[in-house]
Amino acid sequence: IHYGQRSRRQAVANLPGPYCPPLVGALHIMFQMNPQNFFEVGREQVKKMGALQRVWVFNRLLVISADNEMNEQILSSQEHLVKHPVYRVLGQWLGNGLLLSDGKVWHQRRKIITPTFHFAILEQFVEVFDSQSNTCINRLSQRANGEVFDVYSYICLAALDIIAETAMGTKVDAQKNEGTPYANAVNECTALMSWRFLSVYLQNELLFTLTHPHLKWRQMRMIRTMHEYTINVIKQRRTTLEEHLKNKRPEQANEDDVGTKRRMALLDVLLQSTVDGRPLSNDEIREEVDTFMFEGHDTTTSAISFCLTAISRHPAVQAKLLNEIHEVLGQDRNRPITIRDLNELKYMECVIKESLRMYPSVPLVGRKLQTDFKYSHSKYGDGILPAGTEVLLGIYGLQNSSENFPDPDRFMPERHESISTDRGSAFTYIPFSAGPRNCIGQKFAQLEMKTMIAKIVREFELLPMGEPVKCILNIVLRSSTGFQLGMRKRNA
Ligand code: HEM
Repeated sequence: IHYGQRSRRQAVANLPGPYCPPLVGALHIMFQMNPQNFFEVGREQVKKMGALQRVWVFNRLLVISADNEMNEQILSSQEHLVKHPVYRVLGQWLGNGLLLSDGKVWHQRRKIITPTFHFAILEQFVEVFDSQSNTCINRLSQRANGEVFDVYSYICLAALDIIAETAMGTKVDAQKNEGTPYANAVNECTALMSWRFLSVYLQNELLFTLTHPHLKWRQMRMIRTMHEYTINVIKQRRTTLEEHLKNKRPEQANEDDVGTKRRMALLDVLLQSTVDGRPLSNDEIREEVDTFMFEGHDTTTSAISFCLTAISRHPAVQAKLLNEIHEVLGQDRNRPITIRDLNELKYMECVIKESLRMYPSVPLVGRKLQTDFKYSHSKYGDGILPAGTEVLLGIYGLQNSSENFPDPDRFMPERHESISTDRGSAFTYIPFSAGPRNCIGQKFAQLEMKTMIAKIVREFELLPMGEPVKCILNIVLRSSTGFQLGMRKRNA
């Protein structure tokens, strides 16, 4: 059915929402909101009208949901998988990569990429997590004098080194003094796009170009640097791989390389994949590698930074965590960490879970409905969200609500020892989203976080210093006060 404006209004009349004057809609609220106060204003709105609301802005219909039931139905659907147009800010960099694509392209790629994150591949990556964490610790040692500092940039460069080495098999030396032009471009471009994300008009490519021609030019140059670098790596690895396969004995020709001595990068798995019998082109692979580079460093940086800051403010949690780290990893700081060690860090799991509950790196995910969406709700009854509706699913709101988590502002890892995040409560805790478009790098992220946090906490005492975090909405969740803490080296 194609709905006119009036029938769209009727279709969602059962849902609560702020007063939306005809024609302009809730502009008064839009003007009041900005990335700094987004979470506060959001909380107030939820208090007034509940976790599920409809909002009109001009003729756009937004459904904003931090509601378990609605989120479960939308996220589980196999049909409503098209991303919200706001993601287009990233389009020139990430192209048709998994994060942005939809329809058949997304389906095919998702099928190919899922096995890329195979256990045996992740197992080898722990070596990379371990050795890059050592470099990070060396750099942090210079700041471990008991004075306050912002840990963000240290974590960010380590996460960048990690994702480059695992996704592409190359070292970009972001943590070394200068970094490579590629690493600098990824870092700067992520920062630029996050900044553009802060304002509605800068999200629009044309308005951005007209108002900031110089920055547009820098963005284009950085994107070119990144694309050229990625394409070169892909070509080189394709040649290496072809030679490797040629030199194999015929009976080994079809063997999966997973688990052999040479460490595979995510890219190598893509090079060996086929869609409908044909291999992926260099450009298609580039889009996926670029997507890993973006989605795989900014999210984990934010998650680790929030988590370290939270640990620094909770001495009892830190003591319990250190105890577990010593029990599982032993006292020898030179022994490399293995995936088996990481799987035994159970309290660490709760600490990370709690941190991702309060500070989900991706605070909001958005979809645009291409067809009508039928739902049934215990409070609002059965209904339809008409095609064209923009749905914003609030992960932050959901996980910080007192209905889902009593005393939600308290950092309490122990709550995850008793809560089952299996069925029933599955959709109250979704930092990696859920359903067909959930995070493909979830396991990767968890292993990386565990390794870095375990090694940092074993090496340094984290001290509650400086200003507390203040959440702001960015492409990923950030803190407007940074991630301030102190560090002091522990005795060997
Ligand atoms: C703590 C770290 C991370 C968090 C909290 C996180 C969270 C998420 C969320 C919420 C989504 C859904 C986005 C949406 O629907 O718009 C997503 C998608 C995705 N994530 Fe992550 N992520 C993390 C780390 C990673 C890492 C390390 C990688 C890659 C190595 C990765 C790769 C992806 C990709 C490719 C998608 C798109 C999947 C698709 O649409 O099919 N993520 N992530």
